[in-house]
Amino acid sequence: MSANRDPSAPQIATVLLPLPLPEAFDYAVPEGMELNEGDHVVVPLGKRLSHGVVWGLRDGTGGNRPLKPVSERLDAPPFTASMRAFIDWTARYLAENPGLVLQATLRSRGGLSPSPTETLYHPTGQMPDRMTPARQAVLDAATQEPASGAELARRAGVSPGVVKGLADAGALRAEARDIDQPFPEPDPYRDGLVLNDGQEAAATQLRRLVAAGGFQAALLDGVTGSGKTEVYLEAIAELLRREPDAQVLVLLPEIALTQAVTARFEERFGVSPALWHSAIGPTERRRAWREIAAGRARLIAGARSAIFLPYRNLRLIVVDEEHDPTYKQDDGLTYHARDLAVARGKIEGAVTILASATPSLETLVNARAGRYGHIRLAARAGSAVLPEIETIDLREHPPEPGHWLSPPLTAAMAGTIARGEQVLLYLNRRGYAPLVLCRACGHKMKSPDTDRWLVEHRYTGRLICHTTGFSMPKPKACPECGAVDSLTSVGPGVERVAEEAALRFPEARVEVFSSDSAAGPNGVRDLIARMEAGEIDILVGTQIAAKGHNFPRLTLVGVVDADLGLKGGDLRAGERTYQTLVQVAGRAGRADRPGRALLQTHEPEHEAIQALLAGDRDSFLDLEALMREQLGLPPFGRLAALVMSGSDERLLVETARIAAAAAPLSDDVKLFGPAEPPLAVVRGRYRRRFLVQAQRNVDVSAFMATWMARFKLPSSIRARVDIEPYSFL
Ligand SMILES: Nc1ncnc2c1ncn2[C@@H]1O[C@H](COP(=O)(O)OP(=O)(O)OP(=O)(O)O)[C@@H](O)[C@H]1O
Ligand SMILES: [Zn+2]
Repeated sequence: MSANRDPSAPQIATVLLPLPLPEAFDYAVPEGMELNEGDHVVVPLGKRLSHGVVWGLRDGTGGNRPLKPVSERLDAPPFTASMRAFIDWTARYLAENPGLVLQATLRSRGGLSPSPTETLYHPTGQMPDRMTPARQAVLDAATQEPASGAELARRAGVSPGVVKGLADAGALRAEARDIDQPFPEPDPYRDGLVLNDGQEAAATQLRRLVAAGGFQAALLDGVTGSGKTEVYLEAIAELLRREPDAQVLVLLPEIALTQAVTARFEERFGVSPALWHSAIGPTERRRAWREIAAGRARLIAGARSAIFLPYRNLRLIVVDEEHDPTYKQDDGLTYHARDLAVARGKIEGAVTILASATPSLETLVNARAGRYGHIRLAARAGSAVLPEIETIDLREHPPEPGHWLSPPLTAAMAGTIARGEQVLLYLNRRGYAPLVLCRACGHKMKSPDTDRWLVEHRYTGRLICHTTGFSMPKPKACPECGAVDSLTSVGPGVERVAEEAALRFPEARVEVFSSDSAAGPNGVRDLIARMEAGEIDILVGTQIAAKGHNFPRLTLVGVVDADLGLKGGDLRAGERTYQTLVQVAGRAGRADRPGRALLQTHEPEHEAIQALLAGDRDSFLDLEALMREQLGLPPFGRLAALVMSGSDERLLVETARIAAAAAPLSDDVKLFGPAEPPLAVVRGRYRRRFLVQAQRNVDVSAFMATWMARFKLPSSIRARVDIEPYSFL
């Protein structure tokens, strides 16, 4: 927009709406309204009003088709040019409507308005004519700390009328205060831990990147417990010292980890970061969104969706545990937060640090090719050493029938508990048993929606489908043959392993750590605090227990079924198993006492397990890379999936057939499908999948967009594009 345009000339605003529409709409800018690109506005849409963001401005009128005018300009911080560029880029990359991406950035409507206020009462110093004990109590409370009328009355133990009386008498003064207070400024000059030589070298490299400014991605590749957090905190401190307006985002894979990182931030910078994840309440969400949009919140820690927040001046992004599969969002807007973080870093000109002890092959290949810096930490911090890893061959040392812990593992557990140390038993299966079966007729209890086995949960007494959330009480009698008490639990989940551990060690305190047992972020925090305080002897946990935690007294990790991940069959199964085993073993011996990890397996000769025993990550990944390169799989080739679903199977099959015929194929692109996926039906909707495999230089996003534009989707059929899919179900 030129500075010297005639302010009375008619102007058109192109406004992007947070709706799944293919394009932005034009509106007339009413006379007297001054708009800029990025401004938040209210516009008419059909019979209602919608919020939108100005994507473009140009002189002109709608010609013979008069445009509806913009209704209102909102007084909210505008989206920056980089924010808008990031939304456009993401929409193009994901082959999605930009409005849907915009929607992902607007997860707090309250954040667009100024903070609501509350009235606080301050003492004026003037005494009321008549003093009573009740009035004195209120004045004392207000002198201690000004507060709302209700709060002062509560603290003084009197009725709210007393507060009002004091205000009327001039002894208290009412003052409005924003409910959403700004986040306090971090102090980057506090001392951190004394870094060891390896950490200091790594921190120096990162400080240099920050000092250079602009985009640069770096892999911070350090063994478990090497103190990667401490190193990236140094990079953050450097940035905060250099640039008084800079914002920093730290992405974490698990809400459970944000609590621990908050404590580390507090120690280092004297303040907690603004938090962003699915479990924060609407008030905190509104406060975080507004303060981030206004550029006042400088330290932000969040789960994957925090990549969509409207930062004003984002200068540094850290993706901690960058290999973690939870960064991939698999329904609704389908994205990988690590990939978007690198893209956003480029657009914003922000240094992007990817930290992990077990980097993804994608990231490692980028680092080896020199596209990312590669910074290594080879040793554990402090006096800790890496754990001894051994296998227990279940063919030689089988557990008793109906049990899951082998004699060598229970012997090691007994020794650990006797020394007053802690045990983590890892099994990536929630609930009590993965299958419930009728002994009389062999009937398997299955989810009515997906045909998958229902998982038994003993704590709640229910059978639950982990795919759809369907749940039912465990029946007394078999629904198939009617036999009573014939339903039997097959295989272990964490609840069952915990039951066995408790029976075997009746004096030990045993707890389960899974997304079911630890209800909400407070449940998780309490559980982590109890584990840190040594109030738990045996923790039986899923994935959630394997990541990032520091339990100083944990010295023995037992992996109940190290083979579980190897059978996954998807292209990342081996890599993921390796990562998980390294991470879970890495929880052992993180402080002064040495740790040990015992892996129960039927396949001790499997290359992922052999590499783990030898501590030879790189040759394992070299082999993995070679295999994928030969097959043209990521990161050496590109994949995209198209998942269609609908309740009318015949219409779905017909639509999929039409779609297949419409695909713009070339020599560089192969199309597989439509295929009936393992999850053939979900919630009454039938599903079909396509997989597109292309050479690395092919723009699969453009391919998918072109393809989608070439056929018409009946309104009852949904189609979801998944660029670089992780799930093939
Ligand atoms: N320089 C240091 N001196 C003493 N202790 C340190 C130092 N650096 C880190 N630590 C401690 O070592 C432990 C591990 O650090 P941190 O959690 O950052 O490791 P990490 O590399 O992120 O590990 P993982 O990848 O396994 O999660 C923490 O308890 C941390 O406080
Ligand atoms: Zn039966």
